[in-house]
Amino acid sequence: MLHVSTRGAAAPLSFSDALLAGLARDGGLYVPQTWPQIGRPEIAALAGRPYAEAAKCVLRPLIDGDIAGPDLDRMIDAAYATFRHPAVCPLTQLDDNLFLLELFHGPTLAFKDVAMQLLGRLMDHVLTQRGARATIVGATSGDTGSAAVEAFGGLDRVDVFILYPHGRVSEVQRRQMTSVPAQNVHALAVDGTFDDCQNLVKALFQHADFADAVRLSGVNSINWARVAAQAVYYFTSAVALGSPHRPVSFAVPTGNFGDVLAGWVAKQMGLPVGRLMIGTNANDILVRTLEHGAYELRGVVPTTSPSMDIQISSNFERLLFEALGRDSSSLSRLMAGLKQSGGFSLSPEVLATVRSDFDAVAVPEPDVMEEIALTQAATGVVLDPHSAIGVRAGRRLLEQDPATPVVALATAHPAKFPDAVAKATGGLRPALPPHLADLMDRPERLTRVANDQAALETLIRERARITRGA
Ligand SMILES: Cc1ncc(COP(=O)(O)O)c(C=O)c1O
Ligand SMILES: N[C@@H](CCOP(=O)(O)O)C(=O)O
Repeated sequence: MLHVSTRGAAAPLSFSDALLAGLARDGGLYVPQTWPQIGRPEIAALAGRPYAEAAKCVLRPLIDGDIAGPDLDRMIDAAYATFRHPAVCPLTQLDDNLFLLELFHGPTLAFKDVAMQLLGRLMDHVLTQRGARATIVGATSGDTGSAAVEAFGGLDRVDVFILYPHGRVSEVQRRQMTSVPAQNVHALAVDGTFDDCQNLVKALFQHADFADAVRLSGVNSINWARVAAQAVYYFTSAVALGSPHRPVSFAVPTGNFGDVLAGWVAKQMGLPVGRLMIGTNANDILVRTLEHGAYELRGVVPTTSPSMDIQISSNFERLLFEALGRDSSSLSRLMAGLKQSGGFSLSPEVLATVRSDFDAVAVPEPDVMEEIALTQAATGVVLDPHSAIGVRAGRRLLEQDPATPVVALATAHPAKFPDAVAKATGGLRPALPPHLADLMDRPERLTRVANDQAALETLIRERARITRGA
């Protein structure tokens, strides 16, 4: 199966090529040419199976033989053996018809590990087969960076440059990126917001000479493989609640729109998904878009859920591509409008298509604090602020439809955001798991950089082993 760019001007690529490419040459995002289907009997047969087996079932049709079956199976087994929970992504009940999908049992305590542990192995495998090297550049508001550093640190075939907004991630998140001894890891603190970091990354991809010279690759959810791997836990959690015999809805704390898009992908592949509820913090561009059809950038507001302090929700482009009937010219016009004037408007038809699958709600800070406290008092479960937004959004979904079970995605471990949790609970400070217990004592290594593409390119050329011939 080939993968096409949403902007229509880049050559279609195989899964492995799209994996290495990250962003398409025309600035678009890759999606499969068609959505492979997983039949109801196959979905039903996932009940009670280990997570890794479900991952094989969901990912095989997406990868479509482009990576040999035994190799893929081995990498999937190894990726999910790194998780501390035997179920990998366990589901617990919080309330009537409200369930919590815990996605933070991987090495860096956030949902990013679910895809990144596999991505690291897949990229290393493909690069080894081709005798090639790559320079990975990623933008992070805290969690993608730590997951990437963990998955790619120490690998011989890649150098990893992670751009994070200086002073806008939690201390635990920062230290997870800056305290890694591996010499192929470079943590870059950018003077700007996450959106500035993401714009820099996209600009690097579009500078063809630079991208070719360093063999640029990306591990943000602009990389299709990230979204594909995240689709798996929608299947496992829905099946645990009786799918495919009844629909299940999902409430997803949302920033870059990768995670909730993975739920929509699961639906395209045949999973009976009810509603997909987008939960945002005060950075509510998606809520405003679903209300009025106008996608309009505003300044980023800092919140207690810093990983979602994002305005440009990159993966919304993949949804719009589909909602526009895969018309890449219309999509490119919208994206040009975003670049030139900071926004675009959706036609009533496109907006109706988006609304046919998605709802959206912004959760203000006091409600985030209240949800952490309420959930802890009622169930003993301690939520981090991102997960609290998911749970609050899930409660909203249940007000609309109490009969359909709702899975709220818990995207980070509360110990990543101890200050916010302590504030909400009156002093409770969740402990880091043993493998990170000394995190606060580890030496840090980072470089401050300006929000300046040319300076960034110079730095990467100087440090990447690919350009130094090492
Ligand atoms: C903890 C946490 N929750 C939620 C999100 C939002 O996910 P997405 O960007 O895929 O919408 C992020 C960042 O991506 C995150 O790190
Ligand atoms: N919240 C993310 C932002 C990047 O999102 P991604 O899923 O596109 O990598 C983070 O924590 O870095």
